[in-house]
Amino acid sequence: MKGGPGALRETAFAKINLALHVRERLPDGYHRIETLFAFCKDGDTLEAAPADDISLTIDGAFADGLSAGEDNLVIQAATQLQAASSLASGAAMRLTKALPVASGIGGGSADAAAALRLLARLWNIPRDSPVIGEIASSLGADVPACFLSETCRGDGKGDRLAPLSSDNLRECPVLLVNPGFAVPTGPVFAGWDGADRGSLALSEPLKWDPAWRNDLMDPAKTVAPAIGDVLAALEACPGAVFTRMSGSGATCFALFDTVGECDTAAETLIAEHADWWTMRSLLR
Ligand SMILES: C[C@](O)(CO)[C@H](O)COP(=O)(O)OP(=O)(O)OC[C@H]1O[C@@H](n2ccc(N)nc2=O)[C@H](O)[C@@H]1O
Ligand SMILES: Nc1ncnc2c1ncn2[C@@H]1O[C@H](COP(=O)(O)OP(=O)(O)OP(=O)(O)O)[C@@H](O)[C@H]1O
Repeated sequence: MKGGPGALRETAFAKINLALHVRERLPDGYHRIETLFAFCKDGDTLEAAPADDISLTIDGAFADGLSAGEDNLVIQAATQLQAASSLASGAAMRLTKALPVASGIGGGSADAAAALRLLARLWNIPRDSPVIGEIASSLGADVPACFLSETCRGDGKGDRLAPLSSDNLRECPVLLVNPGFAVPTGPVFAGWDGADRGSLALSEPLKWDPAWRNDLMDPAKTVAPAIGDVLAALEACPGAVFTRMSGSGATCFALFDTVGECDTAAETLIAEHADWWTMRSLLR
């Protein structure tokens, strides 16, 4: 598919967890969490044009090894929405994969959410249709938040959302760094030690708070010790005001006061670690 006339486009915004407090292991194996989601202005790109059938092509830096078949969350989102809406029409989609896969910044979840937003436009389905909400929840705990792609608090499995005013965070320069390998989410949650370290207190207007934790950091470091190196490198960057791991890792991020400091940090880390992936962005 070429992004020509008739093609609609959505960004699958990279997700970061400014806080991720794990409270309890649930009987179904999932965990009750309290998290603060924020979104970057950049991410993957998804385009769609009218077609008889549903199809997907993938390009971009992280296209390799990612199936464009039924196990792709974009295809799952599209086929579920098509079936639930009893539609005869399909969509020819193209995903430009800029975010590393299984990296804690929601890549697949953001793609699924972008597909739902995009196909709602293409197929004239109201964005607030309950069907879309149900499909989003069924595709993954992060998908409802990614569908919203606004700063919000997530409770339950991370899918009970409460939007928050985020004037202090909007346009905040952010640097994302991944040490270069995938970390699957399930084993990291499974490695949580079961200790409830306390709830997530948020007061508006939001401002980053040293009390915000990521309780998955220690189990993620067990799977991928290089996370500790990434965090240390980010913390050492002049102007980094808040540094954490995102989601289940391995991507870590730092917020900066100025774009200049963020740019300098990125250049320094790229020069020192050729194998690390970095992305500079602004919070939405
Ligand atoms: C770590 C986060 O990214 C933080 O935003 C999310 O909690 C994970 O969201 P996600 O990748 O969309 O998660 P899912 O695809 O639903 O689940 C992947 C696996 O993570 C574990 N999982 C996920 C969410 C949650 N609240 N508790 C869990 O234990 C489960 O083992 C599950 O099988
Ligand atoms: N479009 C997609 N992009 C990335 N991964 C996908 C996609 N579709 C399916 N997947 C599968 O989903 C899994 C998780 O990928 P994803 O990039 O969402 O993880 P993540 O960044 O750790 O997400 P989260 O922060 O939600 O835990 C991968 O194993 C991948 O094979």
